[in-house]
Formats: sequence, structure tokens, C-alpha cells
Amino acid sequence: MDGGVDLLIPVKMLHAAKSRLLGALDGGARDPRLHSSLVIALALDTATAAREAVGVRRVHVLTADSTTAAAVRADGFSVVTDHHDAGLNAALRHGSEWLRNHVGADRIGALQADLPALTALELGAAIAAAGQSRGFCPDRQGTGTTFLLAARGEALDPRFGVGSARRHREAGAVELRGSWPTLRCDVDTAADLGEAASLGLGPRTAELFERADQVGARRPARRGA
Ligand SMILES: Nc1nc2c(ncn2[C@@H]2O[C@H](COP(=O)(O)OP(=O)(O)OP(=O)(O)O)[C@@H](O)[C@H]2O)c(=O)[nH]1
Ligand SMILES: C=C(OP(=O)(O)O)C(=O)O
Repeated sequence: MDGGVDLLIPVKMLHAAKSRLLGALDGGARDPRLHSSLVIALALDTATAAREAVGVRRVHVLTADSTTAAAVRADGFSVVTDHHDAGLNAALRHGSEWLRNHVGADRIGALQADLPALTALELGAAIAAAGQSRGFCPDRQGTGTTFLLAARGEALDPRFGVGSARRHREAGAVELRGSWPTLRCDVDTAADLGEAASLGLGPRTAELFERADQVGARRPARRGA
């Protein structure tokens, strides 16, 4: 029986996360508390859309960070503790084994935590497109990976990092090729934030930028604006 995908969303320690976005909310002042709230907002918008997607059984945030864990638990997400913060692929291998051993997960996926424009429709379409295969979705540049889905009963075998799209392809994952701009739009830079704003930011991220705007910081510039 098809029980749906248990999805891991990895978030590293807040002081180290999304370093290229440091200062994005405060005109470069780089307030660490504001930065932490941005990292958490990105993850919550991603996780909230993912939870609504057809084919998803449960969303688990994978983190060693206690502030992140508390914030996502408050919104009803499960937390898988990454004790080591030993790098993304090691964390995902640990998370994948934990889900197989502790919650009986038989189909596991990994979704990047920085997809603030994600819609449930697009993630559901990508899961459907994968069928029973191991699949991955490249980012909008075509080189990275925003979503990796194991075949049923198999471990995740993640190969994230620079050039991960090629590595996932070479390792036998099927490239999921639909036109899913919100699933492909991970945000590493201010320019990426502008792209996500053009697609429509999720409510947590949008609210942070609304508030920042009121105190004079710039909103992410929309494409073509
Ligand atoms: N749980 C966990 N998540 C990780 C770890 N390393 C990276 N991640 C997460 O994996 C995703 C991609 O990580 P990176 O590309 O290394 O870093 P980033 O935080 O997106 O951004 P930069 O600091 O700007 O490189 C992000 O959501 C990270 O929070 C880890 O060791 N443990
Ligand atoms: C880790 C990856 O992405 P990013 O560095 O954009 O978060 C990846 O695409 O494999």
C-alpha cells in the first residue's frame, strides 16, 4: 500500500545557516536575531507548503538547533534530531535511517529548507511524476538539487553539495522535469530572494519583510521591478 512520503527538511545551526543572506533583512546591519528569524521563516514556509502536498505522509525538520526545533514543533512539525551537524549528507543519512527505524517510513524524501515560494501543488506534482522511481528535482540554475526522493523501501543516498544535480543523476535518480518554479526556487542570495518574491513569498517570510520595510530595510526586489 502507498503510505506517502516522509519528508526531511534539514536546517543547520542558526548561527551558521544561510550565511549569504546575513543582513538581508536589515540593510546589511547583520543582526543575528533577525537573521535567525529569517532562517526559521524560510523553513516554516517550506514545511507548511510541503505538509499540504498530495503524497506527503509527514514532514520532519532535521536539526541540531534547539531554537529551530522549538519553533517548528510549535507549528506541529516533527523534529528529527541531528546530534552532530556533521554536514548535510551525513545528517540526511542519519535522518533517513532514523525514520526507517523509528516511524516505519518506507518512502523518504529530502526537501531543501529554503523554498519560501513553494506551493503544495508543485511538490505534489513532482512526487506524482516520480512514480515509484528514485527521483530528484534540480534547482532553477540546473546544477543544485531542491528535492530528492528515494524509491520505496530504499535509503535516501543523498549527494547534496556543489553540482549535486549531476551527482544525483549519475547515481541513478530520475530527473523530474516538470515546470515547477516554486519547487526550484531555493534562496541562497538576495537575487534569489527577489526571484522568490516574484513567485509569491510564503506568509512567514513575507511578514518579516513587511516589518523590515516599515523600519526602512528594503524588500527583496522583484524580478523586472
Ligand atoms: N541538519 C542539518 N542541516 C544542514 C547541515 N548542513 C547543511 N544543512 C542544511 O542544508 C541546506 C543546504 O545547506 P548549505 O547549502 O550548506 O547552507 P545554507 O544554510 O543553505 O547557506 P550558506 O550558509 O549561505 O551556504 C540548508 O537548509 C542547511 O540548513 C547539517 O549538518 N545538518
Ligand atoms: C546543497 C545544495 O544547495 P544549496 O547550496 O543551494 O543550499 C545542493 O543543491 O545540493
